Amino acid sequence: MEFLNNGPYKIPALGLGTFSVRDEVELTSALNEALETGYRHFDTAAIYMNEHIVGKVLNEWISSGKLKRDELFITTKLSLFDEQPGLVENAIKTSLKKLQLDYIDLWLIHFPVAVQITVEKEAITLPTDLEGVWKEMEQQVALGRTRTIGLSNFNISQIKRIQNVAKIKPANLQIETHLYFQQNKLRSFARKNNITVVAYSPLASPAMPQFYKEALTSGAPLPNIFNDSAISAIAKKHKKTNAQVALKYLLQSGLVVIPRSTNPKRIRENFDIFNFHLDDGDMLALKRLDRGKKAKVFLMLNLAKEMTKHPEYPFRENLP
Ligand SMILES: NC(=O)C1=CN([C@@H]2O[C@H](COP(=O)(O)OP(=O)(O)OC[C@H]3O[C@@H](n4cnc5c(N)ncnc54)[C@H](OP(=O)(O)O)[C@@H]3O)[C@@H](O)[C@H]2O)C=CC1
Ligand SMILES: O=C1CO[C@H](CO)[C@@H](O)[C@@H]1O
Repeated sequence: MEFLNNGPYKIPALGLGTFSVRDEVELTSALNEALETGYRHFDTAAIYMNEHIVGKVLNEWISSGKLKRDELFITTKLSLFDEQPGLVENAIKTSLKKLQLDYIDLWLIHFPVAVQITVEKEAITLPTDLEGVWKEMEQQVALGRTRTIGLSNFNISQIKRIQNVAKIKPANLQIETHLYFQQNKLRSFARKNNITVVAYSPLASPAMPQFYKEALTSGAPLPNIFNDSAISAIAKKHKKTNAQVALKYLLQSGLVVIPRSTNPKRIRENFDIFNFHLDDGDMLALKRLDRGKKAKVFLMLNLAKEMTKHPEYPFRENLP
């Protein structure tokens, strides 16, 4: 396993994503498979509603002595429903309880728009005080409940606003990044600001075609990493799969990747990427696959009406 070092912490360069896996049997078996394979970094979120399953499995490994807590790197995220000053401390306590942990390694603001459920049970967006939320997250670092704090789905001007008020600067930025949507602008900003980037949906989230709205409406063909002839040629040369090449490209570009799989074979396949090297020609060919924002899978976090009209909706700027 490789690590990325950033100031006070080091983060394993590969982690297991867990978005949308809520079935206890399925997630338990995926987590056990991943731990046996050597994964030590796990990505969850309060809104994935699976922190309790992650916690149960980790606790079994730690309490049986198979693993020490400090060998693990656990990321979770502040829910949009708790993204208000006054709710932050309780949110981390709830996540820690579900995860059965004393501390989280990385805690992220999941998305820069706060959401609330009304008495009519309707999800609505709220005016959002990002700086106020960050200040309360800093207190949680001081209290030892999380080692580091960071941002997810923030754009450059939002990150700058946090940096301007921060005593503890954001250490990490989790954003959608894959071969077809390479996020060069945001990555270059993060590099200059010593912010580690975690690439979410590093395989372009193939099971989520409903999110390819923009590509569909513009009539562009849907990009697919698994049957792309340019990727297949490089994969064949290295005797690797397209998924392994897609992940390796991001790793070699200095990013952390968190592919999700619950399939034992693919969990192992995605981990088996530390024993080959993409040469300069491969890297250039893969760089050319970038299609910019039309290949963005997650256009919004559609938990609430009016999300895209909210002043903090992040995806209006910084997209190539
Ligand atoms: N911060 C945020 O807002 C977001 C964070 N995330 C995080 O990033 C993680 C990864 O992103 P995600 O959107 O899940 O998508 P990924 O790009 O990781 O793709 C996951 C899909 O690819 C399939 N897959 C995995 N490995 C392979 C392989 N080797 N060959 C073929 N198919 C494969 C999986 O199916 P199968 O299980 O059958 O293998 C699954 O359907 C999430 O799980 C979550 O933790 C994701 C979205 C937003
Ligand atoms: O992490 C996430 C996975 O994608 C979803 C798409 O709405 C979101 O809930 C969230 O960003």
